[in-house]
Amino acid sequence: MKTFLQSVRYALQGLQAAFGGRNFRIQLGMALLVLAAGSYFSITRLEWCVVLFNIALVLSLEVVNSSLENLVDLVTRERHPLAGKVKDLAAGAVVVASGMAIVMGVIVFWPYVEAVVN
Ligand SMILES: Nc1ncnc2c1ncn2[C@@H]1O[C@H](COP(=O)(O)OP(=O)(O)OP(=O)(O)O)[C@@H](O)[C@H]1O
Repeated sequence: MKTFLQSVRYALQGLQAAFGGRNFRIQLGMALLVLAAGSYFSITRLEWCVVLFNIALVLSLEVVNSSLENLVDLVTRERHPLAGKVKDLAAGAVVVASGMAIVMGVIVFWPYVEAVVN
């Protein structure tokens, strides 16, 4: 019987596979920069929650996006409008989450940046 720990190991293998993707690595790099900025500006606990939630959402959706890309490629290597649509829909979800993460990042960090500039 598969244990919980084995399931966690498979999930970590999935994350390792996601790390092979260029977009995931770029998003992870940006997340690390945002974490560094949060530390530098000593943002509040609530602001940390907003930042961490957005990072988790974007990275998770990128993993799901990669998963769907692999699934589509497994089902067909032929060009098919539906295959393209599935990939585009999944990529669209990442774009929506990333766009909102940027907006929320500006809302959180702008007052700190403004204080330094002024
Ligand atoms: N089998 C297919 N049939 C039709 N269109 C496809 C197919 N595969 C990919 N496409 C189109 O090409 C785009 C790019 O597909 P691809 O598999 O290269 O993903 P990608 O967005 O480049 O992924 P990544 O950069 O994350 O590896 C898709 O979003 C889709 O519009």
